[in-house]
Amino acid sequence: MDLKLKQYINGNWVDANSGNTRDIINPFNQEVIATVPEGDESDAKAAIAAAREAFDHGDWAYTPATERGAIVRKIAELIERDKEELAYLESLDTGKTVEESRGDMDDIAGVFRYYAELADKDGGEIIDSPVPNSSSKVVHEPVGVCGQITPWNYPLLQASWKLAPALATGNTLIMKPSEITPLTHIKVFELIEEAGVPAGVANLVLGAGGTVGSELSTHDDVDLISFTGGIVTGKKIMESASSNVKNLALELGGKNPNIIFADADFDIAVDQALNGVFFHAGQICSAGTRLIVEESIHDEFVNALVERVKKFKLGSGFDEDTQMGPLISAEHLAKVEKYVETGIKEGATLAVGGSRPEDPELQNGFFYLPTIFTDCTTDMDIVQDEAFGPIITVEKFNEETEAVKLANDSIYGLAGGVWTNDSAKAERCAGKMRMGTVWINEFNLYFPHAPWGGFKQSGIGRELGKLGMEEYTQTKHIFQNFKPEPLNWF
Ligand SMILES: NC(=O)c1ccc[n+]([C@@H]2O[C@H](COP(=O)([O-])OP(=O)(O)OC[C@H]3O[C@@H](n4cnc5c(N)ncnc54)[C@H](O)[C@@H]3O)[C@@H](O)[C@H]2O)c1
Ligand SMILES: C[N+](C)(C)CC=O
Repeated sequence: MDLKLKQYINGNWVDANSGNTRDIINPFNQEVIATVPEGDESDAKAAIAAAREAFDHGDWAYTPATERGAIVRKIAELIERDKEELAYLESLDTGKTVEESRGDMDDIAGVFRYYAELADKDGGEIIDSPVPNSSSKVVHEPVGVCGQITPWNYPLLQASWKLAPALATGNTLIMKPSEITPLTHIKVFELIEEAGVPAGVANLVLGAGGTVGSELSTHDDVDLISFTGGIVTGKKIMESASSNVKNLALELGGKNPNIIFADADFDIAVDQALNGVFFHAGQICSAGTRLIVEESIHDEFVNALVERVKKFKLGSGFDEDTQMGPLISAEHLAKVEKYVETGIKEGATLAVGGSRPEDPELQNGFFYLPTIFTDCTTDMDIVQDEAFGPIITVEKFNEETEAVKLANDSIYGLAGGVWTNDSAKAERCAGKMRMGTVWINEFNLYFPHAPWGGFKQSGIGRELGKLGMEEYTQTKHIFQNFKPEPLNWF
């Protein structure tokens, strides 16, 4: 592997201060694929100091936005140049199919291109002044030093949603990837260096959440924390970010409903319902794991799903015919197994799956069979909790209002879907569904210019789109009086 396998702090590739390391495991066969530095609070502090110095005394925040945009565009070009290597590393690290990783790399380059184009489009705004002989303008400035924390399921994709807008707007940053999937982050920091981002502006610290992540979210020299991950961690970060009232963006979990009306195109809805969950073995924040199916087609729909699921090909992400790879880790596999046990105890009916596969070739990997539960109701934990695995729960409905009520019965509000050929009905449902994204006759589509984020406990703030850029700026009003006069009050 031609990777530096180091942290990147203040323009230098460095080991952990402690000298500690962590083995990175291939989830397909548990082999060690790399050994990387295991940073801790002291490495985080060094990176924060570098980012603070680069923001307060460096040129980056004052570099013309067109120049910053050109550097961000260059990163996109380098990602396109090294797409195959990046896709290989992402699949090795996460177990997802290399075909999917290639798609991720295209999306990631697209995100850097999008923010490169937006970089110099905001020249501020002149607003009307109530005072004669004066000017009043509103400008947007970088927030400062940004801590960025990413999860393991879409490592580089989630990082790109943070890195590109932060750099385009003139911030400095410290990125902390999930400790179990750092490889594509390391590679992209090599590209960030090659693209000409000045030392200290973008820093990469590797290590655990409780050490590096916690330092980023509590340290007073960090002005903004942008976190993507689970709800429990998100709540902790929100608490620690209060120490110096950091700007906060949280992209948290989801338990996403997918409503299937009887008048939907049956075969397409079946196909996309499967894709909406089993892609990347269900380890997707927006997976449509709560299927809510109109009673008149329920049995036929479930049968069609089950027949398709039985034919899924599980295997190595590098085999061309593999449709679904392993889960990320032994710990996560155990969580998914426990969740299925809960479903059975709660009285849901196991329609298919519900165990690890028997295939001898899959025994060294963290595989779990695609699983469907029927007879599910909203009072069950398996309908309310995020499994983050290859599991669908199916609920039934008869009336449109009932479907929406079921869909909204959740602490989450990330995304949801509606399948129907009645566009008025679809719009009515979409208008009432309390989620950051609603897809009609589509599922799991995201692109750079559409904002992404959650209602309710799925998060705060937005990534992607213009709003994803605004997260990294603060607004300043500058008023100038060209003819000041005494007030003669005192
Ligand atoms: N909303 C979205 O766009 C989105 C996208 C991808 C994943 N997710 C969510 O991410 C979760 C899965 O990812 P995960 O298991 O890596 O989540 P996680 O919360 O366990 O970890 C996410 C990141 O936070 C770090 N972390 C852990 N404890 C921390 C602490 N105390 N302080 C600071 N950082 C800490 C981890 O090291 C990791 O880098 C799922 O809930 C999924 O829905 C959401
Ligand atoms: C946001 N998304 C769908 C790319 C990944 C969620 O886990």
